[in-house]
Amino acid sequence: YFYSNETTPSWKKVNYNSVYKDIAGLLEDEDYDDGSYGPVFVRLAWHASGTYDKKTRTGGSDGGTIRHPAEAGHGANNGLEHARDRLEPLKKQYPNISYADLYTLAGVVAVQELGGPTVRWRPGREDKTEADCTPDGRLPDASQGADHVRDIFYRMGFNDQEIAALVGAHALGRCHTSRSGFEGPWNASPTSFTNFFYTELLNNTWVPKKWNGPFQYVDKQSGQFMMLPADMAFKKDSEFRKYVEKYAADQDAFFEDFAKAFAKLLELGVKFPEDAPVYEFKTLE
Ligand code: HEM
Ligand SMILES: Nc1ncc(C2CC2)[nH]1
Repeated sequence: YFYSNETTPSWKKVNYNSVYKDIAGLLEDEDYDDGSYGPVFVRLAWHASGTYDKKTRTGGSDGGTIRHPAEAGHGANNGLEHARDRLEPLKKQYPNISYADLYTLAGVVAVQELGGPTVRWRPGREDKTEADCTPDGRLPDASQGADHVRDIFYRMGFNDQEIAALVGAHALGRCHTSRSGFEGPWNASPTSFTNFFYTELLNNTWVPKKWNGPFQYVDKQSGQFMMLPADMAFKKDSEFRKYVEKYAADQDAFFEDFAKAFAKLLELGVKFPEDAPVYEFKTLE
């Protein structure tokens, strides 16, 4: 008899449909923020992936390095322990899943279960040690404008259209003074994935918030919505504004473009196994 000395790789031992269902079960919690872990799961998946540098081919979601203090401790990642801690029991339940796959999958589940588009996702990322953590400074600084946003996202390999589609995720969740220093309930519907970031950005009159915190905007009419300086860049910069107007007018176009760009973000720099399947999970909601 011939024995293959190939053992089955860990990622092949996981039932991802079951993991999807269990992550979906973690979303709702009336005691957390606006009642859902969805927004902070999306932010975890994005920050785990947005460290990628296409020139040096370092960073990205592979390795799950955002779980290591060296990276978790970066200012931009303040508060993401809430997402990682909520997901930790699933790592115990599914020991063969990598943190890198778990964190990115959680972002996909959140987008879909909060009413967003279907986001394609592949397993096969492998966890790496603290040695592979990326240096600070790879994620965007909310107090800066369009030039900085382009520097950060061009480095990852995105164009203006993709950048404008990705920022639409700011329809979800809120800013926390204890995390980024910015303040801002997002009253429209922080736990629904919509194109409201674009419609609010264009339709509201934004004025500087009068407070002692970092410079940010508040909508003049209700005083309930907020925009970061970096958000405002998408209205001020004519190239970005083109897409803001398109997505404000056409939610389907936003969903289609977001799904593509988010899938690309979560796969930056990852060398997947040849036989890794592409999942299009059925949304449970
Ligand atoms: C354009 C550059 C971006 C900047 C400067 C930026 C900055 C920020 C800041 C300062 C916060 C508040 C964090 C807190 O205090 O909890 C935030 C929240 C958030 N960001 Fe971004 N972000 C950017 C792009 C993105 C992208 C590309 C995504 C996903 C595709 C994203 C998803 C989110 C989500 C879902 C939240 C809410 C998190 C929560 O409710 O806990 N952001 N962002
Ligand atoms: N407009 C806006 N910029 C950032 C946010 C945080 C996600 C909630 N909201």
